[in-house]
Formats: sequence, C-alpha cells, structure tokens
Amino acid sequence: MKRLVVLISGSGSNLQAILDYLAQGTCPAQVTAVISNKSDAYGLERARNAGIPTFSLSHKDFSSREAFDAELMTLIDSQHPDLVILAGFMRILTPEFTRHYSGRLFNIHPSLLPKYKGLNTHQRAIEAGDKLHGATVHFVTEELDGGPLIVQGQLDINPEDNPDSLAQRVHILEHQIYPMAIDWYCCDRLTLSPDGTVLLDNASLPSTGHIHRSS
Ligand SMILES: Nc1nc2c(c(=O)[nH]1)N[C@@H](CN(C=O)c1ccc(C(=O)N[C@@H](CCC(=O)O)C(=O)O)cc1)CN2
Ligand SMILES: NCC(=O)N[C@@H]1O[C@H](COP(=O)([O-])[O-])[C@@H](O)[C@H]1O
Repeated sequence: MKRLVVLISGSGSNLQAILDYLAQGTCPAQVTAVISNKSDAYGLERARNAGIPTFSLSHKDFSSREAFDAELMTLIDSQHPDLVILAGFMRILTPEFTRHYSGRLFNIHPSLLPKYKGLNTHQRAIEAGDKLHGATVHFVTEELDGGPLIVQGQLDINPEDNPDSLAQRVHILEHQIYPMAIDWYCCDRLTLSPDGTVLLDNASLPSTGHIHRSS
C-alpha cells in the first residue's frame, strides 16, 4: 500500500477527486496526511471529513522560504511517503525540497505546459486567442512548472468562455488526469529516469506526456 501525502492551499477539489478515486479500492494507495500552508483552506475540511490527519503550516511564520521548506520536509518525512502530491499548493519550493523528493513529487498545473507557466493561466490562454487548453500533471523540479510531463488533459476553448467558466471545465479534466497519473505511479508503471525521461510501462512517453482528450 503506497503512502501519499497531499499538499494544498485552497478548495481541495483535486484532493477530493483523489480521495474519491482511492475509495473505489482499485489503487494500492492511501492518503496518510493532508498539509496546507493556509489554515482556512477548505481542503482541510475535506480531509477531516475523510478521517485523514491534517496539518497547517503557515509560510508567514517563517523567516525564509528555506526555513519554511525545511520544516515542511520534516513534517512530510514523518509520514514516510512514497509520493508527495501538490494539489493547488501555491508556494514555490526550494531546490533542496525538490531534490529531496525528486522522482516522487507531482504537481497539477492548469495549462498545457510548457505554455503558461506560473499563474493566471486561463486568462492568458483566452487573451492569446488559443483554441486548445487544459491541464498537466508533471514531476516537480527546481524549475517552476518545468518538470517532466506525465499526462495532459486537453479541451477546446469556447468563444463564450471566460476565465471562470474555463477554470470550471479544466477542473473536470484535472479530476480525471490526476487520479490516472497517481494510479500509474502507485502500480509501479510510471517512473522518472535519471535523464528526465518519463517511462510508462517501460516505454518513453512523448515530451507532452500522455494525452487525454476531454470527451
Ligand atoms: N520549485 C517548484 N515549486 C513549485 C512548482 C514547481 O514546478 N517547481 N509547482 C508549483 C505549483 N504552481 C503552479 O502549478 C505554482 C504555485 C505558486 C506560484 C507562486 O507564484 N507562488 C507565490 C505565492 C503566490 C500566492 O501565495 O498566491 C510564491 O511562492 O511566492 C507559482 C506557481 C508549486 N511549487
Ligand atoms: N500553479 C498552481 C495552480 O494554479 N494550481 C491549480 O490550482 C487549482 C487548485 O484547485 P483545488 O484546490 O480545487 O484542487 C487547480 O486548478 C490547479 O491546477
């Protein structure tokens, strides 16, 4: 049974999708802790409702990003995780942190990386006049949103879309692809090779990762 630790900062709908997926009992994994840098994150309520231990660690209580990350690593390592999952965790992590969890640290990003790294992705895609948008699950490295891609969910941007409507449709995709990527990892089908190649069932994935098209 793989041990998962999930880091959040907000609503936790991706956390909920992961919990709902694991509740089906087909994936050999359990979430052993949920950690938030925001004590009022609704995702903490979702975790409590599921009977999962929760912790909040405010970055405002630390003198530096390094000090915060060091305490966060101590807390995470006390859980002995096989995989650390960023699910709307809104802090840039230090190189020490990303090196320590290299190959076992996932993030979900609301764009088709490498397009639109950083924040405000939906607005930027609409303003650019893009026809295609979506979300990406990737391994986390020191480079912000630059880690090797695992899976992308794609959808069409509609003419009537605004950032909020697009975010809602991207969320649906996220709730499909995050459990997919976690399942692959927990079933020992997904690995990150030393040269940064992502392997699924020992076959190299394309640079975009696996493509999942919204039905
Ligand atoms: N070293 C890395 N850290 C993080 C990565 C990564 O790939 N490498 N992914 C991000 C997740 N993320 C987008 O997917 C992201 C999160 C936060 C920010 C950001 O600018 N954060 C600010 C604070 C913003 C806020 O509090 O609202 C900051 O940390 O100063 C950009 C992208 C997680 N970390
Ligand atoms: N750059 C990181 C980022 O923007 N992540 C995004 O935050 C949202 C969290 O939603 P949730 O709290 O409902 O899972 C998700 O849409 C995720 O892609």
